[in-house]
Amino acid sequence: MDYMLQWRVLPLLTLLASFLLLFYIQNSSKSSQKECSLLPYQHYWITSKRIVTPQGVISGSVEIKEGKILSIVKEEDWQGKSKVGHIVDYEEAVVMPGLIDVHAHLDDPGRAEWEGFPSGTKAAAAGGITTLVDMPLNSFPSTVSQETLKLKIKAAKERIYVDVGFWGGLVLENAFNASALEALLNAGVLGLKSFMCPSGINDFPMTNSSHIKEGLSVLAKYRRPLLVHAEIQQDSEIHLEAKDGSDDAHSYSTYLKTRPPSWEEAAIRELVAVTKETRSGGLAEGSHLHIVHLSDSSSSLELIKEAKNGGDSITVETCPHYLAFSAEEIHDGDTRFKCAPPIRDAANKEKLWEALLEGHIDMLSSDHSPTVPELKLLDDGNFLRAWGGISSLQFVLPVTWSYGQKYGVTLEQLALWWSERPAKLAGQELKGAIATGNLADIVIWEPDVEFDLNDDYPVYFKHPSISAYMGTKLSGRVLATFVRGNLVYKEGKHAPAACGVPILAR
Ligand SMILES: NC(=O)N[C@H]1NC(=O)NC1=O
Ligand SMILES: [Zn+2]
Ligand SMILES: [Zn+2]
Repeated sequence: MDYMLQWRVLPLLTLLASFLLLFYIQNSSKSSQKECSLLPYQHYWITSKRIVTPQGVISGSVEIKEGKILSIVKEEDWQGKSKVGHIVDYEEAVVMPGLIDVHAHLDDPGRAEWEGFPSGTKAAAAGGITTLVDMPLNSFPSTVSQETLKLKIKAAKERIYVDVGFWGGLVLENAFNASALEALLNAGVLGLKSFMCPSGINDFPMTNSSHIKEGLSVLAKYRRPLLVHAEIQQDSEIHLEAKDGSDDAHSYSTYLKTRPPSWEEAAIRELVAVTKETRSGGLAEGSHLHIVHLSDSSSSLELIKEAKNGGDSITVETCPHYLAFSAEEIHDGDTRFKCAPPIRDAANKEKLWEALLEGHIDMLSSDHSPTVPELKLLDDGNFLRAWGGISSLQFVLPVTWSYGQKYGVTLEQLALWWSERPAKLAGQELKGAIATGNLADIVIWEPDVEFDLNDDYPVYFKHPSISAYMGTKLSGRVLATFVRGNLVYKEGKHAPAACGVPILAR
């Protein structure tokens, strides 16, 4: 009898146990999804009077389901339709594609005390950046091989609040080694980056145009870009004199003289000789060259324009600090403003804006390049010895908007410079625009809300004191940021879990 009972009860117990296990698994995955987002819905609508789409600014709703944009409905077509799912109404706030920052140094692994993935990507989320591409240098080791990319991916695991892609380094040790470069590209870097002058980082040596030529020929096969820091050291008298200590190292004009526009011009002259091969029928057809952080808006820009007119596959970015500040305003000893190439005079800045508005400069990037305050030498104020790099990651949207007011910058232009064109550079076809089928990477912000960047302002990147923007007043407050449909940031609060995804090229 007992034996018979066992035979009946045991299968029942097993069945019950499997049900319980299934229930547990489902619920635990649900709760981890909850940790990724401050909005507990998989299917919902974002409504606003100002949605920035590639077809213009519309009033209407964006339908989001399981991380993607399912449909976009204009207000006039919206009436009478039955909507399945939750509705979040942002009223007059702007709904724009999330920003894509193709140039940020998060310094992780190895120099996480300078920034690190968690603080850097929290700052990005709070600033409306939904994807960033991490530079291969300032972390240790530099990302110059398949193995070092693996270390990056490991460091990013469950520590990123927005999506992060990686550039690989084109350096002396791999430039003439096609199989090493291919291994790095096969491992998933979105493209390569090189320096034509000393990078300031020992394990990231500079390259010349023959290395760049080699790199481009490998990249052509992968259809991925090469990004170049375009400055070549010219041993001008001014430069030597300043290094000598005969000028005052605490005055900004001394630093400015050490890196004249001719450095950028010399580098770009060599680059445009190489990019001729990117034209159709050329040896490097299929590859693309992107000049990072252009500061010189004179001869350097003319060379780029000519190359573009000739059909070269070439683009250029500048950064908010070159558009916001001018050399005349930088106080002696204020090394927060030190970067390379340097911030030049007001006339140069005006021409940069003009070039951006006319479409000769393709996009913007932060070049967020922090360090620890000690190396910024804030107390000493020696421009020649301080770390060169601007800290800006969380502020790029309000900075571009605030300083762009004078030039009549539009919401569509912001989306073009910060989302659409950067997405193209980084090969991200499902990002960069509010369009059906794309990933739901979205920023909601209020252009007219002003705020002071004072000591009480919540800054998420690690060292706010070294940022040149602290102490300024900006307009354009980020309300909410969605990454792949997850509400990762809302009014001063981040989602509990870091659910950004490492983006690897395939
Ligand atoms: N190593 C590094 O981040 N350098 C950056 N800093 C800067 O101001 N310009 C750069 O290229
Ligand atoms: Zn650089
Ligand atoms: Zn940089």
